[in-house]
Amino acid sequence: MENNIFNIEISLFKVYMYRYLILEDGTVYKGTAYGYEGETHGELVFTTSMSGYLETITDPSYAGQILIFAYPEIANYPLSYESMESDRIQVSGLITRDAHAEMPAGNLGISFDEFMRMNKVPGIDGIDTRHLVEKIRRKGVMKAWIRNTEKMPDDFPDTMSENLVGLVSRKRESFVKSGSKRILFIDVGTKNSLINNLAKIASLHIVPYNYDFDSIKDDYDMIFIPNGPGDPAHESLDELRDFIKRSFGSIPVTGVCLGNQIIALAAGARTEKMKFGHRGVNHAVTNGDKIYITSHNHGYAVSRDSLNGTGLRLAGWDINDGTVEMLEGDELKTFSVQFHPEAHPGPYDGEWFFGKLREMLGD
Ligand SMILES: NC(=O)CC[C@H](N)C(=O)O
Repeated sequence: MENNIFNIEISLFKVYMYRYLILEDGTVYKGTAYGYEGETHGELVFTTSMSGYLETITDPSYAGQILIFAYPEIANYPLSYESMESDRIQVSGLITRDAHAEMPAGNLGISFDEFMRMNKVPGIDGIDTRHLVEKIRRKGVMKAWIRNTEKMPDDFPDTMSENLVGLVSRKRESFVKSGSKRILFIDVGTKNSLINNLAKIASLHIVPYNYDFDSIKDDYDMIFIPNGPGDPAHESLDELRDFIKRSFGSIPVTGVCLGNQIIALAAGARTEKMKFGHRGVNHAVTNGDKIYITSHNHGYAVSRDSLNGTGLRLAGWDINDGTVEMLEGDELKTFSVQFHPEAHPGPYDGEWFFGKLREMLGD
C-alpha cells in the first residue's frame, strides 16, 4: 500500500519513505529515502569506483556535488574512522542502486543511514544508476535536486559558482613536525591522506587557502597545493594564484588535482570544464614511457593547447582522451599531477610522486 500524501509505503516490517532526484532537464527518478530527511541540490556527478565508498564521500573535493555511485553495492562493509578523508561527509547528496543503509557499522558504532543522517546528507536508493550514468555521459553533468516531492523546484542553483574552497579549507594554521625540510601546505580542501603522505617526507606548515601570504617571512623548501572542490579559476582563489605566480622559480611548487590546476592557471595556462569529468580508480595515465592505473576525481582540466609559452611541459596524459594529467616546469621549478597519487580509494601506481617530491627537496 502506498500513501502518496506522505510518500510512504507501509509494508509488514518497515515504513519506506520515497524521495526524488530531479534533474535540470526535467527528468525525475523516484527511489527509497535514507539518511537526512531534508532536501539538497548540487552538480550531479558519478564515480565508477568499486570500493572506498567512505573515502570517496568524505573527500572535500565533492563539496557542492550530488554523487552517483555507478557501482551498485555501497556500504556493504563497515564504516571506519581511519578511512575518512575529512571530518564529515562532503557530498551534498548520494544516489545509489543498493546501499546497505542499515549496515551495522564498524568502529563508528552507527549504521550508514545514521551516519548520513548525522551529517545532514540525504540519500536515495534503488535508482537505476546505470541508466542515470549513461544519461550524464551522453548529456554531460547537470544540476539537480534531491526532494521529498516530485514537484519541479523554482531553479537549479550552480554550486560551482560558489566559493566551495572557503567551505572546506581549515580556518586556522597548524604544524606537523617531521624532519628538517619544511613544506608550506596550502589547504584548498585537502584529503587527510595527502597530509599523511607529505608528513612522511617533511615538516608541514598547513595554512588556510586565504592565508596572508604577504606576511610570510619563514623560509620553506617547497610549496604544496592539494586537492579541493569547485572551479579552479574561481575568483576566491585569485590571491592564492597570484602568490603561486610570485613563487615560481624561487621555490619548488608542487600539487595534486586542484593544486595542478591552480599551478597551471598561475603559469598562464587555461582550465576548462569537462563534459562529465573523470571519477574512478582505473584511469590509465602515461608519461610516454610507462602506463599508471590511477585514481581520478576531477570535473575540470588544464587545456592542453594553452600550455605554449607558460614554461609548463605536458609530462603525462590520460591514454583514453588525452586529458592533461601531469605537468612539469624546469625554470618554474614545478611538478604537479591531476590524478590522486595518494589513492584512498584506488591503486598505488602513482605513489612514486612522493619520491619525486623527496628528490625535489634534495632529500
Ligand atoms: N579532486 C580535486 O582536486 C578536483 C579539482 C577540481 N575541483 C575539479 O573538479 O576538477
